[in-house]
Formats: sequence, structure tokens, C-alpha cells
Amino acid sequence: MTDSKTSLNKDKIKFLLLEGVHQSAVDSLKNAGYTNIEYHKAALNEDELIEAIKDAHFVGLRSRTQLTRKVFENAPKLVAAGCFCIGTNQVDLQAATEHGVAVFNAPYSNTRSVAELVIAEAILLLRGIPAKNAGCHRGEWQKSAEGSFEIRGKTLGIIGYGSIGSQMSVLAESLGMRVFFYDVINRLPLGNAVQCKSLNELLAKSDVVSLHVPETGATKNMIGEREINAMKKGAILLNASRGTVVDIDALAAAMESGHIAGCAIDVFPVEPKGNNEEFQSPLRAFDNAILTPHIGGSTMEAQENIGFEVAEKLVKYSDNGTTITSVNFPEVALPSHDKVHRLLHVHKNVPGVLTAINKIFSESDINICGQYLQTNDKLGYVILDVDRAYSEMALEQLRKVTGTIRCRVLF
Ligand SMILES: NC(=O)C1=CN([C@@H]2O[C@H](COP(=O)(O)OP(=O)(O)OC[C@H]3O[C@@H](n4cnc5c(N)ncnc54)[C@H](O)[C@@H]3O)[C@@H](O)[C@H]2O)C=CC1
Ligand SMILES: O=C(O)C(=O)COP(=O)(O)O
Repeated sequence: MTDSKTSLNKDKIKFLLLEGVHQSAVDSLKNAGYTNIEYHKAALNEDELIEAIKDAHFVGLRSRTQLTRKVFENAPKLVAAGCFCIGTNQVDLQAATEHGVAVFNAPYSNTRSVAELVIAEAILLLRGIPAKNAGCHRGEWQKSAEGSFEIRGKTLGIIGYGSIGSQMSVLAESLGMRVFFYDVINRLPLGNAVQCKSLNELLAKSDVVSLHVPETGATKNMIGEREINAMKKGAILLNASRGTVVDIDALAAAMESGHIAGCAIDVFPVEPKGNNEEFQSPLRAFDNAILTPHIGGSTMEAQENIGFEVAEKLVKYSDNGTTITSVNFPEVALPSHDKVHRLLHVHKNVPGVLTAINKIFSESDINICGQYLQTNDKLGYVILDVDRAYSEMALEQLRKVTGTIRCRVLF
């Protein structure tokens, strides 16, 4: 260990970046002094990931990499994971927490990109453009107004009125749509949007239904045969949330029968592992289905912003222990620690740990220059700034405290 701001020289701290995260992330890390970066353009499978992550302190991923419990068990040095995207369902958050690994994401950087895409898709589908476009490519000429509608005056039903859903709501109203939404929590309606009391109410009212919920146990197959039948005949379904949310076979059947007039699907229950693998889906058979390869958040603007945002969060955590916006750690914004050494103690949030920590300091000569504590339901996170001469001794003592998950020192 050397006398730098971190417990290791910065060039010894390894960042494993996967799935071609934007160059802005690499630049940000390098500008902050972190040069030990292993960069992969694609996702790694579990075995490859276990090999690459075994000496990594930080990992950066997007939606495809699965950070499973087994991966955490084989990543002894890992202190944080950065999801360069919104969703964190690809990370076993419970395992991350149990291993004391802080997880970060970029909760807003691609919000607008998704909202713009789904609005565009709604306009195209209401006009029957995907099928007309496919016809023209085959040499057909289908000039007709039959089945083509303006978006103005139509009813949009948004399921999940969070960042993306509410952004979509604003765009849709500006185009003259009437907006209803359904959410498990009461959300402030923007503009003239109205919250529905039930999913069924929303499905029965909407000409266009758009899904913006996270992947959870409760959203799995949230739209199946029953829900599709509850939609208006001739309605349109948009899904740019997660592939597990819609029962694709039920949707394919409704497309076949014409009950659903068109759909735009960006996410699938099973997605190809890479750009070289064939995409399989029963929806390929339908000209009136817009199928996109999980690119809702894939714009140059979003990817660049995400790169900066998540890299900055990882740098702050590495440099001084700040955990603001972490999805699993107690959130603490910390000042710099120029003249002292900083101890970061992550422990199970169970009775007795704080008493044990305070006992160590009350029974020793170690002078505490600053102390911060934050907890959530699973974890306690104690930060102690101490005189430089005592940090190694304090670290040794703290590691012995029952309930300790991880303890390290920033020099
Ligand atoms: N296709 C793509 O490339 C992208 C997809 N996404 C997906 O979009 C999802 C939504 O993103 P945000 O709007 O940023 O998330 P958010 O967390 O801001 O909003 C999600 C909303 O869904 C609601 N919700 C949760 N469970 C529900 C349920 N069972 N029924 C009804 N409502 C429920 C929540 O209360 C919340 O209001 C992400 O979790 C991610 O999976 C996000 C970005 C890009
Ligand atoms: O932000 C999200 O949740 C997404 O789904 C985008 O995923 P991606 O970074 O494009 O693999």
C-alpha cells in the first residue's frame, strides 16, 4: 500500500468494462487516474466472466451481462458494479449486497431516448407504416387510408409511470393524445394525464398501450392472453421495458387473429447473446410488428452521458467512498479526506455492530477525525476518518467485528 488517496495505487485498481460501454467512460476513468482498464466489446458468458472478474475491483456492464451469485462468489476483490443503463435486473442484488459490492446505474440518461422511440413507433403503427413499408420493399403498392389513423385524439395507456412513462406522457399530450396510466404507486399525473385504478381499466380504455415497468416477479407475464383480450380490438401494444413482461406467444396469437393491430417490441424473453447470433421470435412472421434489437436506450447522446455518469459514480466511490444513488448501498455523500485516512466499514445491519465499532475506538488511542453512518434494511455503512498513523491498526480491529462484510482503507 502506498500513501495515495486510495488503498492501492490507482494503476493497480482494475476496471473490467463489458458490452462496449461508451468511450466517455474510459476517458472519465483515465482522467481520474485509473488506467488499468480491461475493455470488452461484447458480454462475457458466466465462465469467461468469472475468469475476467477474479482480479477486478470494479466491473462495468449493460443489460446483457448476468452478474449472478456465482460470479460474486468468484470476485473476491470486487467493490462496486456499474450498470451503464437503467435496469439492474441483470444483477443479483441480494448477492451483491451480501458480498458488500455497491451497485450503481444511470437512472435517467437514456430515458428520453426510449420515450422518443416509443412515440415514433405509436405514430408509425397507427398509420400501418411497418406493413406498408414491408410491402413496398417486396414491390407491392398498397395506397389506401384503410386502417390508418392520426395519433391526435387517440388514447394512450402507460403502464409504469416512472421516468420513461412520465416522459412519454408529456410527449404524447403535446401530440394531442389523451393519456391514462397505471402504476402500483400513486404518481403525480403530468399535464392532463389520469391515473387508472386498475390495469383492466387502462387496457379497456387505450388505443395504444405502452409498457415501462421494471423486470420483477410481479411484472413477469404481466401482459398475457387475458390482458390482451381485455384490450380494445385493433389496439396497439408497445414494449420497450423487459422481455419477461409480455407473453410473446399470446401476443403472436393476437396478432394472427387481428385483435392486436400492430406492435413494437424492443425486448424479448430470450435475446441473442451477441450481434452474430440469429434472432428468433414468432413475431418475425408479422409485417405489422416493429421488432428492434433492444436499442431503446441506444442513442449516441444517451450512451455518452451514461458513460460519464456511471464512471463518475465509480470514481467517487473508489476515491472517497461516496455512494449517492447506489441501488443497494446506504447513500452517503462524503467530503474529501486530504489529511486523514478513511476507513470504510460495510456490515450487516444487525444490532451490536456499532457498539462493537465504538468500543474499539473508545478503548484505544485512535483519534476519530470524522464519522459518518448510514443504513438501509440490509446494510450498515460506517465511514471513519482517522489520523494516518492509526489507520492500519484500526483496519485490523474493524475487520474482526462480528457482522463485518467488507472493510477497507482509503489512504
Ligand atoms: N429498451 C431499453 O433499451 C430500455 C429499457 N428500460 C426498461 O424500462 C424500465 C423502466 O424504466 P424507468 O421508467 O426509468 O423506471 P422507473 O423506476 O422510473 O419507473 C418504473 C415504474 O414502474 C412502476 N411499477 C413497478 N412495478 C409495477 C407493477 N407491477 N405494475 C405497475 N407499475 C409498476 C414503478 O412504480 C415505477 O413508477 C427499466 O426498468 C428498464 O427495464 C430502460 C431503459 C432502456
Ligand atoms: O437501460 C436499460 O435498462 C436498458 O435496457 C438498456 O440496455 P443496454 O445498455 O442498451 O444494454
